Amino acid sequence: MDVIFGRNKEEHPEPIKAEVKGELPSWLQGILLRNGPGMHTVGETQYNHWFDGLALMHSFTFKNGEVYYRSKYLRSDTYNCNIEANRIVVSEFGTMAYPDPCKNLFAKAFCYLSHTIPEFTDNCLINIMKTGEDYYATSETNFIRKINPHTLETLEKADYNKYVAVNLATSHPHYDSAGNVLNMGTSIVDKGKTKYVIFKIPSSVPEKEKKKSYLKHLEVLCSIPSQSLLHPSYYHSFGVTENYIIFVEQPFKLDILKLATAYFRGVNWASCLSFHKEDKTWIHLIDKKTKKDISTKIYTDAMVLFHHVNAYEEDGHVVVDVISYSDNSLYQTFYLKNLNEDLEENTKLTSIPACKRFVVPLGFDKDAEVGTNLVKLPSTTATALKEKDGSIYCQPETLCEGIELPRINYDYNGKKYRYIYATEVRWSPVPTKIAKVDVLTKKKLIWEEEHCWPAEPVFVPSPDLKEEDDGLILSSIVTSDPRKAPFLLILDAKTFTEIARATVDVDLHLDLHGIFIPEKDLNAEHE
Ligand SMILES: CC1=C(/C=C/C(C)=C/C=C/C(C)=C/C=O)C(C)(C)CCC1
Ligand SMILES: [Fe+2]
Repeated sequence: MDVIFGRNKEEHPEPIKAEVKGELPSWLQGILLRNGPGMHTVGETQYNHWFDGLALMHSFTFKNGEVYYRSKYLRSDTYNCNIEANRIVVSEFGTMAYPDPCKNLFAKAFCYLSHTIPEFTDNCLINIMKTGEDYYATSETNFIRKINPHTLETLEKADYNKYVAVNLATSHPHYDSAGNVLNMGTSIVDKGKTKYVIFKIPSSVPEKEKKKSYLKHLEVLCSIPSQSLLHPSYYHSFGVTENYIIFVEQPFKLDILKLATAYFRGVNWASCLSFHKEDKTWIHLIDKKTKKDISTKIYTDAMVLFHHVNAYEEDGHVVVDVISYSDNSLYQTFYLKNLNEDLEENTKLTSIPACKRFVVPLGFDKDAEVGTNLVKLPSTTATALKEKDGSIYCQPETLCEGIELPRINYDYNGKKYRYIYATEVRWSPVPTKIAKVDVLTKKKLIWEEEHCWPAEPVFVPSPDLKEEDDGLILSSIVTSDPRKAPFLLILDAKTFTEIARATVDVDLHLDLHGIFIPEKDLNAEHE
């Protein structure tokens, strides 16, 4: 399994023409741009965790029925420092590194004594974000890095913290129909407070400002105080509906004192995260108009959640679909020592991901008796019980089990929807199938092939979209059999039948997330 997880991948910055089998629809023009870890050792040193790997971006460009592949390492300060020192000198999620004192660009790391919050890495390996005409590689720290989506070249480094007081931010922003970005970040012990901040980056700025960063126009929408100053929740994504922003404050928390002292203690950042299974999970609904949390306290049992699937409003309720776990074994599984040796044995998740639907009633009868189920939607078995103190206790409906890396037709984001596209995983974190889940009938369509490990499936709507699933699914497929070349799989989203595959003779890396950029959104100047 070393082949798939732990081995360094070569970059291919020049386009490589893929061999296309099948016929690509003529409307499929644009770039599938994805991100993920590609380098796991530098010189003699090794990262401990798969999420530590240096960001390797790759892209599939669709042009007139042809497909071109490229890949390039993000030239982050982290990458440059490591390569120059020929060892890991910047700490990542699962690896604490001790810098090379002479050549370290992260000079501030030495000021940790005067800073509660250490200087974090700019190894943006998780996703790609679009702000106006700009594209950024992103992770969960305050740093994001502009890139050229055509050539994958690395451009300016940006620091969210210059525009909004956050130390962490998600790599799963939302976009409204005008393309404005909505994201969330955590402001740790700033002016004596720890809070979650929701902010917006506009999709357009005055013409004369275009050369500057859209981040300069970032606007804070609202903030939610953390329940605890030194133990804010960790979160990897959030949800939106037409009128609300959904933030799940889970008992999977960051310990700020541990974080501040991790460097001295010689432990990694990951060890500063812990799951408090005796605590509750709070569901916050922030009204976009009033910019405030709704007054009712809503909670559910302890859980760990990384990915929101979608959320929407229906007949006075907010429906929130997420992929959740009953513990934090997922992050534990991705230590390379577990992934490289006896994969099957070491990577058994102690809880499998389940797609859960929570339903929160909005305008319910305040005089309802304690214990009443306030959910009045006939389509769900999810309940919301009124408690003595006026709070609401939600119990979810399980929509399906064993899926991760969910995607939807994004035109349905925040709206009532029917289909989830995801990878299928069971007791191991390695996806072997792609699934389409119909949340209405709970029926599943599956794509699978021997020795194939699919990446997050991306939905691309067809230009004459009439139904939610009129479109294509793109998923890059890594193969575990060295005799079988990797490929980009193109499925008909409706039937899940193969339309085409574009095979590339490269050592493709297993990635995390990405976006499809339709040709109309690509600025030809950058080419
Ligand atoms: C470096 C660093 C972090 C990195 C987290 C990462 C890299 C998370 C990746 C998550 C993924 C890929 C989840 C997939 O479901 C923290 C803990 C935010 C805070 C401390 C510094
Ligand atoms: Fe993610």
